[in-house]
Amino acid sequence: MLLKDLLAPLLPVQVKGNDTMEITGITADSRKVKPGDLFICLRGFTVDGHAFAAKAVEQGAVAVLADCELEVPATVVRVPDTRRAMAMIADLFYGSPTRELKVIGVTGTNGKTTTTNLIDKILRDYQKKTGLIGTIHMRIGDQVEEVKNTTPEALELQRSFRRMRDAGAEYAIIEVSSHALQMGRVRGCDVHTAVFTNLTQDHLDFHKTMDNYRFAKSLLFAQLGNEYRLDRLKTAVLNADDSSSQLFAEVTPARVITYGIDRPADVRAQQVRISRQGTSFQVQTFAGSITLNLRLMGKFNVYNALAAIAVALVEGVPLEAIKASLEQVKGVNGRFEPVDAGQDFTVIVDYSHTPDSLENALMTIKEFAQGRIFCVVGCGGDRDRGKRPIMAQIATKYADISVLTSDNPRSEDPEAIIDDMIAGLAQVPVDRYLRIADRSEAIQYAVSQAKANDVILIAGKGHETYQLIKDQVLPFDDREVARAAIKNSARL
Ligand SMILES: CC(=O)N[C@H]1[C@@H](OP(=O)(O)OP(=O)(O)OC[C@H]2O[C@@H](n3ccc(=O)[nH]c3=O)[C@H](O)[C@@H]2O)O[C@H](CO)[C@@H](O)[C@@H]1O[C@H](C)C(=O)N[C@@H](C)C(=O)N[C@H](CCC(=O)O)C(=O)O
Ligand SMILES: Nc1ncnc2c1ncn2[C@@H]1O[C@H](COP(=O)(O)OP(=O)(O)OP(=O)(O)O)[C@@H](O)[C@H]1O
Ligand SMILES: N[C@H](CCC[C@H](N)C(=O)O)C(=O)O
Ligand SMILES: [Mg+2]
Repeated sequence: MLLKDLLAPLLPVQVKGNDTMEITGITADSRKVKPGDLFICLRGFTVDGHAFAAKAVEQGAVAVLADCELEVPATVVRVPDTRRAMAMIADLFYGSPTRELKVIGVTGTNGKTTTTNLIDKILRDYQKKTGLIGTIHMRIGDQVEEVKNTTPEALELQRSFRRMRDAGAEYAIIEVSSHALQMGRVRGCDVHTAVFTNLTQDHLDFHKTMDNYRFAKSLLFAQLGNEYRLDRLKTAVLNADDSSSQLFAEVTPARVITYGIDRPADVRAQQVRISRQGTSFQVQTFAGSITLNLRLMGKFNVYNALAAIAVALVEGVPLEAIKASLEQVKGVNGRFEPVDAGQDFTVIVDYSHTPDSLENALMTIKEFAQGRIFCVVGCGGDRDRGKRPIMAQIATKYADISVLTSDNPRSEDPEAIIDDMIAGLAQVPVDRYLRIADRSEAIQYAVSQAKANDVILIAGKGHETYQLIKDQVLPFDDREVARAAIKNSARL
């Protein structure tokens, strides 16, 4: 594509140099520049991409997009906001793939990965071709690829959408994080359906206040746009039991469908029963009603299922087919995943790394636990500090013994993170918790103490297969560590 064609939608824009050359690729990372590329300078949280413009040109970039004057031997395109420009350029460069796909975007503090996976399962069983992007991985055609971010930057996102289209996908089901919305990673996407799971405290290191956090989420619903072609009608799927939905309903120009349990909703679950085997409930919808028996545990998973049901109904999937698909789901990688190595107590690995998800996980366990509850939990370093004391309070409120440990301390001192957690425990008897910074030892301790019928929740890392300590990415998998600890304790 010619540079001048790529720049056509930008306003205001100043070009210094030739703009008639072919742009063969675009990147915002100087380490990935190839000859013929356009290099986009982004002001990051760690470094300023403008500092790498010269290096990018040395490596063959023929043009540079910047927000200031730059002296480099290549065409310099100046715009006020390079990130905003990047989203428009990415959409154009990859041929507006979202206009050829039905993008289903799921946002909310908890439940995005689970809900996207449920939607994907239903649509695929209904013979629809889908692509998926989220925390665990990205799937394009049948190819599964690693991801760095839950929602990638605009360039990678649009490239992935194009590849999905080329692989024949009709739908792209994506998790949309609040970081992505705030940073404009999904700007320029033609979103077909936007789904809201829930909003509770997290990421205040980034958003500072809950209002800002809610505002970021609202952007997805505001972005739905007006579209009155019947086959491209937009829908906002909102949680009737979460008060943030009111704002999202107000800002969206699209039609609104609600789901819920406690309040009246278009897709509503009633007679919810939670057991050790899963959940069962009746769903009343605008397309009829049905009884579901899911292997997924916990009331929170009823919400995830309802959101998926609402989306599937909008896409015309019959209720019976939805039921058949959902009832097959055993679980999602690292979400309330049991570890069974023949022991007489229960071990559950769960990706609960927020106060709300931890409380949900523990409340669910409380419903079926016959013995004591152990909770092995830590809080991420370089992330929302405010949630640390709250998560410790929740752990000690529900668990008989909480083992406070490390969960990706990153650049922080693991002991200092645990201090922040313990700061919330002034009212809690000291025999209800202990600190073991080494996560492996913490898991081994809980396993060594567990007796028949006890339940151990290992919270926070779920599917993760690493521990981030300083700049190191060390191999670590809660499930493997727990399995080894169980086998080891059986031998003693
Ligand atoms: C806070 C945040 O979102 N940071 C993202 C951001 O990193 P950054 O701003 O630190 O980037 P930087 O290192 O300062 O670099 C700035 C620019 O210089 C460029 N550069 C840098 C070095 C160099 O040698 N050459 C060069 O060109 C970089 O490519 C970049 O364009 O841009 C990076 C590249 O796109 C992202 O990978 C990175 O996500 C980091 C890994 C991250 O942890 N993000 C989290 C907070 C996040 O986004 N999480 C949400 C999920 C949250 C949820 O659970 O809801 C997500 O969607 O993943
Ligand atoms: N609807 C829900 N409401 C509250 N908690 C939930 C819900 N669904 C899942 N959880 C809890 O949150 C954890 C994370 O779930 P999931 O991975 O689906 O969420 P997510 O929004 O994708 O998280 P992330 O922001 O880290 O990508 C689960 O392990 C479970 O404990
Ligand atoms: N998407 C979340 C993941 C947190 C996972 C937890 N294990 C941690 O590292 O804090 C975040 O970036 O805050
Ligand atoms: Mg996720």
